Amino acid sequence: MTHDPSRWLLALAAVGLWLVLIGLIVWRERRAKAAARARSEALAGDGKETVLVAFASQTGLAEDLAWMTARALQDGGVGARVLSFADLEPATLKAAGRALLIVSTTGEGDPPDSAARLVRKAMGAPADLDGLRFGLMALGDRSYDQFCGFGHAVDGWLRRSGAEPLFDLVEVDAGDAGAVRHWQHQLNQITGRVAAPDWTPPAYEPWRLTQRTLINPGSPGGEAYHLVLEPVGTAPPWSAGDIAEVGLPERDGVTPGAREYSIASVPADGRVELVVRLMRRPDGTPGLASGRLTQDLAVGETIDMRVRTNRSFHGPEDQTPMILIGNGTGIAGLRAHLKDRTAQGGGAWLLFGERTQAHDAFFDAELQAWLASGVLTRLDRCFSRDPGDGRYVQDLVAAAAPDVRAWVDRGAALYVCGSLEGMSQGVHAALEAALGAEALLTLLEDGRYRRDVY
Ligand SMILES: Cc1cc2nc3c(=O)[nH]c(=O)nc-3n(C[C@H](O)[C@H](O)[C@H](O)COP(=O)(O)O)c2cc1C
Repeated sequence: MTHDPSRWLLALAAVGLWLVLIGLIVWRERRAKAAARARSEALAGDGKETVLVAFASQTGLAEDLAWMTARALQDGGVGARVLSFADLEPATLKAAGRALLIVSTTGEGDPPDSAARLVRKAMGAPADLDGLRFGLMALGDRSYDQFCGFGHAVDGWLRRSGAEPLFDLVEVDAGDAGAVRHWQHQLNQITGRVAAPDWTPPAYEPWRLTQRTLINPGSPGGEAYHLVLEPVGTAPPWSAGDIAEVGLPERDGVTPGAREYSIASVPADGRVELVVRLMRRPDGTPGLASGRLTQDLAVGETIDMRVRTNRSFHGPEDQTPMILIGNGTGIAGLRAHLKDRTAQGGGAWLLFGERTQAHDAFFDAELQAWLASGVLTRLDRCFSRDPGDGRYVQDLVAAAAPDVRAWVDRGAALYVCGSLEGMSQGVHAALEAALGAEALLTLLEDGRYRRDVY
C-alpha cells in the first residue's frame, strides 16, 4: 500500500470524477424519462376519461404508432397516457380500465427487449385483469415463421387473465397501411370521430449512389459492398444505430416492401453509408434489393430511401464503455457507433468475426486508426475459414469471458449487430455463460444489452 499522500489525493480525485460522471448519466436518463412523462401527461387531458396506450417496440415503429394513437385519441376528446412495456405492471393495466396495446415481435417469435421484464415477472401465469377492456395491434412480418408471435402471446395472456377485447386483434404485416387504417377506424369508434388523421410514414427521398466498393474481393463468402449515398435534397438528422429503408420499384404490378439496412455512418459524414451483401436465390439469380443496390444501380443514379429511427440500438453516453460484438455486414451498425465515440470516452472494445483475414477484415485501416487514436481500446477478431483459427465471434466472447465481466462491472453496455441465426444466439449463450443468465436479463431490461440483428 502506498503512503504517498499525492497518490491518495489522485486516487480520491479519480473516484470523485467517476461518481460525478455516474451522477451525470443517471441525471440525463431521469431527464429523458421525465420528458416522456411530461409529453404523456400533456396528452392525458383533465384525466376524466383516459385510455392507457402501451407499446413494446424493438425498432421504433410500435412506439411511433403508440404516440400517434395517443394523439388521435386526444384529438377526439379522449385523454391518453403512453407507457413502454418496460414500465408496465399488471396492476397498472387493471387500474387503467381501458388499454390500447401496440406490440411488435422480434427474433424468432420473441418479445422486444423492453418487454422482457413483464414477460418474466408476470406473463408466465394469468394475472387478475378483471374489468380491463383492451385493444391490441400486433406488428410483424409474414416472412417469419411465427407471425406476430409476441402479439398473440399478449392477446392470450390478457384473455386468460380475465380482460375483455374491445375488438379483434389487429395484425399488421410489414407496416401494411390497410391494417393500420383498420386500427384508426377502431380508434374512431372509441372517440366517436370520423376523420382519420394522416399516419402515412415520411415519404422516400431520392439519394444518389456516389461510391460503391467491393470490400471482400476473393472472399469465400458472398460479395459485400460498401455503398455511399448522398441526399439529393437536405439530409435528415439521424443517430448511430438508425436504419435506412430502401424503397423498391414496382414489379409486375406489385410493390415489394422496403428493405432495411443498418446505417454505417453518422450525420457529420453528410452521407449515408451501407454495407450490403449480395444475396442469391437458390437458382443463383441476385436477390431483389441486394441485386439492385450492388449490381443494377449505377454510380450517379438515385434510389428512394428514408432514414428510420431505431431507438433500441441508439448508443449510450460517450463515457459509458461499449462492448461491440458482430459479424459480417453487422460491422455497419457497429461502425456508426465507433464513429460517434471519442478517444476521451469510456472506451470501446470490438469483437468481430468473418471468414478470412486476407479478404474479410472489413474496414481494417479504419479500425487500426481508431486503435491508434484511442477511440477503440481493444480489437479482437476471428476468421472462421482460416486454417489455425476457425473460430466464430461467440468463441471470442467465450475466450474473453473474465474481461467481458470486468468491463460490464465497470458499467459497459453491450451492442450486438449482425446475423440473427447462428451469431446472435451463439453470442447470447456465450454472454450468459460469462455473466450469468439473470445478470444478462437485467442488462437487457436496463437497456445495457442492445441488439440489431437480422
Ligand atoms: C430481427 C427481426 C426479427 C423479426 N422477427 C419477427 C417474427 O418472428 N415474427 C414476426 O411476425 N415479425 C418479425 N419481425 C418483424 C417486426 O415485428 C416488424 O418489422 C415490426 O414492424 C417491428 O416493429 P418495431 O419497430 O416496433 O419493433 C422481425 C423483425 C426483425 C428486424
